[in-house]
Amino acid sequence: MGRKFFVGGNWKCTGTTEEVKKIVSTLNDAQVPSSDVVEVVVSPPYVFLPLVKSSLRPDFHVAAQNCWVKKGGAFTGEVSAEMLVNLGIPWVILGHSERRSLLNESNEFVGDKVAYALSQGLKVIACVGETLEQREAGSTMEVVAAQTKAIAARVSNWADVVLAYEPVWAIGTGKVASPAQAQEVHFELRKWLHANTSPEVAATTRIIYGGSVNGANCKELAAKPDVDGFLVGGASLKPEFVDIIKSAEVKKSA
Ligand SMILES: O=C[C@H](O)COP(=O)(O)O
Repeated sequence: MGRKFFVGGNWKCTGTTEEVKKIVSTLNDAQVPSSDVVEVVVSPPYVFLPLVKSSLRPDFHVAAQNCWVKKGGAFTGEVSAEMLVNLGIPWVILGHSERRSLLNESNEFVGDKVAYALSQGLKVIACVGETLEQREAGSTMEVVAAQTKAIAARVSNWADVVLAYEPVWAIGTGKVASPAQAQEVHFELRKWLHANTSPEVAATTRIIYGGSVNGANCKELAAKPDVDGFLVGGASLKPEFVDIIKSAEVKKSA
């Protein structure tokens, strides 16, 4: 079964109402491959979710950048999975390295969040990735396998999960992983899924790459067999995000 190309735009903690409206307008006007070919999901900060949800073209979808680990209640400052569902937000990004490193989210905590979000009917973009030190120490696969294991242990329906490989050293640095580096880790992750979940899950789960993807490097990355799309940060705020969406065509002609 084919894996539909997936392009996520993570706007992180940036933007004003006017800037958000401008990005939405650019996306709404863009000529891109049909939703049979590419699934596009943009992830604005929480406060802009209703605006983006109500103004974005219907063939693009919206994700939150995080959600609370369990049912909402007395958790000041948090946003629950139920609230996202109530707003009609279908996706959530969990386990982003910025949250893992800056907010000390452990593998287990991320796994618990994934479990709760899925139980409420959200679809999850689950992020894994190694630091530069870990890569240089030769422990990339050990690290991403441990992160994936904590997630996989809590996933019942893999159809609702996209796995994002985001090497920390490539995020926001302009230092993109080479297509060969990305393919190597994606291939190993798929092998891990094959051995630890099922051959079907390994064959059908989208594994997307994130880390300094832009309009100029996306096609070469997209051409790799185990790269099923992207999670884009900085470039998702710019018109070149449309070129990244169009890189889905590389798969179609492969
Ligand atoms: O979630 C997106 C990643 O953190 C990549 O960010 P970047 O494209 O700005 O490197």
